[in-house]
Amino acid sequence: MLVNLGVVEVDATEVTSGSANSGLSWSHIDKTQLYTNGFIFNENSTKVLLGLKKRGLGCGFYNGFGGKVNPGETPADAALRELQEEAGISSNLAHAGTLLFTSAADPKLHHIEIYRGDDWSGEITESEEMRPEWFRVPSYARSGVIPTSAIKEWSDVPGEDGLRTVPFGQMWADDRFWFHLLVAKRPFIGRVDFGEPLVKGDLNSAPLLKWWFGEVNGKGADG
Ligand SMILES: CNc1ncnc2c1ncn2[C@@H]1O[C@H](COP(=O)(O)OP(=O)(O)OP(=O)(O)O)[C@@H](O)[C@H]1O
Repeated sequence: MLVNLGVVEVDATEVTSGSANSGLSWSHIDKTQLYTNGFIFNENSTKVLLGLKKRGLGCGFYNGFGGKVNPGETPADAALRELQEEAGISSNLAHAGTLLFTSAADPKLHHIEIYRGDDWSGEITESEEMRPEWFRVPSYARSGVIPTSAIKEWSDVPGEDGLRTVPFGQMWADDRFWFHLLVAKRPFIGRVDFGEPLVKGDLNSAPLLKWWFGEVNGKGADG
């Protein structure tokens, strides 16, 4: 099946989720900014390292470690650099997926190459931009799109292992559509269009207007 994401056409082997508002068309794009986002897991993917973003885009959200790709850098280089800068560690990162998003507040296309690592070296360290924390990957994050009920019932209290579960209610609204694919190492691509922020100037308050995520053949942009 061929899926048109407004900027690229994707040959999807399986549609794991569909458009929320099929009547809307994708918003117009005139510029693109390339980003990376890197997630570190433990050996069995039962734990994931996230960071609380302390400034800039997505401030107050938990996320992987990443940022803009500099001129002359490959996304893979940038992913390693950002992981070092923001969490103080290195890892054997592998490409995991591609996320395209736009927002009415900032109409350029944010093109994010997503990586995952199953190991790390160095000491996990808080930076000016991110406060790292290990979270437990709940069983529902292995089986499919994260249910809204799980987000509502999320508890701030750490379990017996001393960890809190992944806080999807404090992450970008689209993360719940693709996180299970990241956990399962199933390559994916998707697009999300956010609307006008409910709080003026605060991108984090923007509603999710239209989205699509699917698995892809092959290994994605770097593969
Ligand atoms: C909409 N859904 C989303 N879901 C998951 N992650 C998202 C995201 N939207 C943006 N992101 C990530 O947010 C970071 C911003 O990076 P950002 O701070 O702007 O870049 P950089 O570190 O270069 O900043 P400075 O220019 O140094 O301030 C970067 O990791 C990027 O991948």
